[in-house]
Amino acid sequence: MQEPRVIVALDYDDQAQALSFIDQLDPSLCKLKVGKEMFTLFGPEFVKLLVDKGYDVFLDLKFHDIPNTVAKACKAAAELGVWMVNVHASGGIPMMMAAKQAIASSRHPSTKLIAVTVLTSMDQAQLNEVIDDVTPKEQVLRLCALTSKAELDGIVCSAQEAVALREHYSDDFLLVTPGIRPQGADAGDQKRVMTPSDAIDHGVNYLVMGRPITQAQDPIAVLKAVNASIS
Ligand SMILES: O=C(O)c1cc(=O)[nH]c(=O)n1[C@@H]1O[C@H](COP(=O)(O)O)[C@@H](O)[C@H]1O
Repeated sequence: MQEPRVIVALDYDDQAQALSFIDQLDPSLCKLKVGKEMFTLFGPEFVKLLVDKGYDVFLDLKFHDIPNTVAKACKAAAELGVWMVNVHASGGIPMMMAAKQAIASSRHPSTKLIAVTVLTSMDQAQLNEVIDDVTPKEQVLRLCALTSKAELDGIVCSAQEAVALREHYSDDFLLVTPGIRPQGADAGDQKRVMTPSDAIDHGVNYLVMGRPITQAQDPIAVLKAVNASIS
């Protein structure tokens, strides 16, 4: 069976609601992402519960701090048995290298480490409030080059940058893309969006999808429809 390419962002504020969604799933349908909200509310025990249920878990805490702090945080995250963790690429090469080494020295060295480039909620205007005279694509390429130098497993970016990235990086360098919206779905706060099938056609490895699935009337039906559209 094909590995699931959809990572469902479990951004629930109620653990029982999250678990009732998960009870209708199995690990062949999707991977699961635990982000800042659920981790802050329910902690490592919730992450371990999902790992014990057999899911590949992406622990999305987007660490960004001095190298020593990020390294220790990444080691602690890896030791929860998660499939993937992330840091901000703008923390720089020494921070990313320290994180990579810390995971390698952990009890779960296979945990993948990726770096966030430019958040998918940022458009050109918002990015230029932070940094002058650069397009999202140029900034993603720049931060991706740092990530690649630090020999991480891949990046978080929008699917809109995937074609440009694939000119430089082979398919085993992971492109993980939030901001995925089925045709006609509400973009919410996401700015650089794309449909699931276009994202896969553009060379993305994994699609992160939250609200279009979790807030649908029938989340499982939406997930299965997305899987069918990219199979
Ligand atoms: O690292 C992430 O997962 C992330 C990076 C990024 O640039 N944009 C982004 O939306 N995310 C996360 O991806 C998920 C997207 O959720 P929806 O917008 O509801 O599909 C959220 O959990 C975000 O925290």
